[in-house]
Amino acid sequence: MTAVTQSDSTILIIDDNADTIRLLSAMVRGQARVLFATNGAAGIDIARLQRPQLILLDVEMAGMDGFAVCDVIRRDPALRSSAIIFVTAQSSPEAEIACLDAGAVDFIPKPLNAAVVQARVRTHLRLQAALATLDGLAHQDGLTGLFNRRHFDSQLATEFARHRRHGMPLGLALVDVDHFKLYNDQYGHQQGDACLKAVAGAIREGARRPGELAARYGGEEFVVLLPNTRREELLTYGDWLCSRVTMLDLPHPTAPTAPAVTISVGLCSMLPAEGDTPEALLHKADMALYEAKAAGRNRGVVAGPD
Ligand SMILES: Nc1nc2c(ncn2[C@@H]2O[C@H](COP(=O)(O)OP(=O)(O)OP(=O)(O)O)[C@@H](O)[C@H]2O)c(=O)[nH]1
Repeated sequence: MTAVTQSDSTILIIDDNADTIRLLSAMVRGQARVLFATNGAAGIDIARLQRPQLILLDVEMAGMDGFAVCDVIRRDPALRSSAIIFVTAQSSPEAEIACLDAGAVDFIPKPLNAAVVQARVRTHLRLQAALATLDGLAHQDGLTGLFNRRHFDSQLATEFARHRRHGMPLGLALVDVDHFKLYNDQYGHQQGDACLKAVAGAIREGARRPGELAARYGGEEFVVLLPNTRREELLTYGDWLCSRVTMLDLPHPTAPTAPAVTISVGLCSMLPAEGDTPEALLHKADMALYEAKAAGRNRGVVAGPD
């Protein structure tokens, strides 16, 4: 494997012929960072590590051929966003159709023509960039820029299973803006939206540890997923999050709690065991949030140990 040039995109060439690799690299090196592998298995390993936008895949290779490599890559969810272009000397319509049916996005015929290769690569890099943007938007909340509920739900399921496998405690914080109806009544919906954006910013910047994920759970409710976090660590986290929002100093004169916008936080940590569900973790955090509201708001409450 070698890096030929640096750019935002990465192209992986998988080919067992060194001359073809040299030729293809020279043709596309101005368009992206170029990596290469000289057999299918090594190519798959590099793809998993480097997540290239494009893979230029030789069909006829000794050992694992291009179709077998394509099959492994297409089945790997982690490589969903890597597009495959087959490179082959077989240019019959049947061969072309077989490449596309195997899951490739395109087909480059040999002998290689530099202008054709570059045009195809340019087009697919552009498409890949557009897809990546769309993919990002599909996971984002439009108002606050935090992750949306759908993304959170899927990450929660993944993390719950991972924490169960590794015997680690998974923490969760449910955040609700206090007396937000009164805020909207006082300032109008538009300023209410601006307030939610500011609160979301404070929550996002507070999610500093690797793997922490902040999302908008709905309306004026947010959620933070806290990997490998014990109950004791949550005791200060909730109040710390509250203080981050208080420090925004957003006036809220009609709120009975305080003259500024505040939040309440319900927290829970669970060591997931067989039979436990993500819903149970959410439910416990929700109950703790209810307690925080009932106890006067602007505070964090951690669900008790079982
Ligand atoms: N501006 C704005 N308001 C929203 C949005 N989503 C929900 N809301 C408002 O948030 C308010 C939530 O009110 P409630 O659930 O009664 O709770 P609250 O007034 O915050 O009171 P407590 O939660 O008990 O402290 C409602 O008035 C909703 O209309 C949004 O996207 N933008």
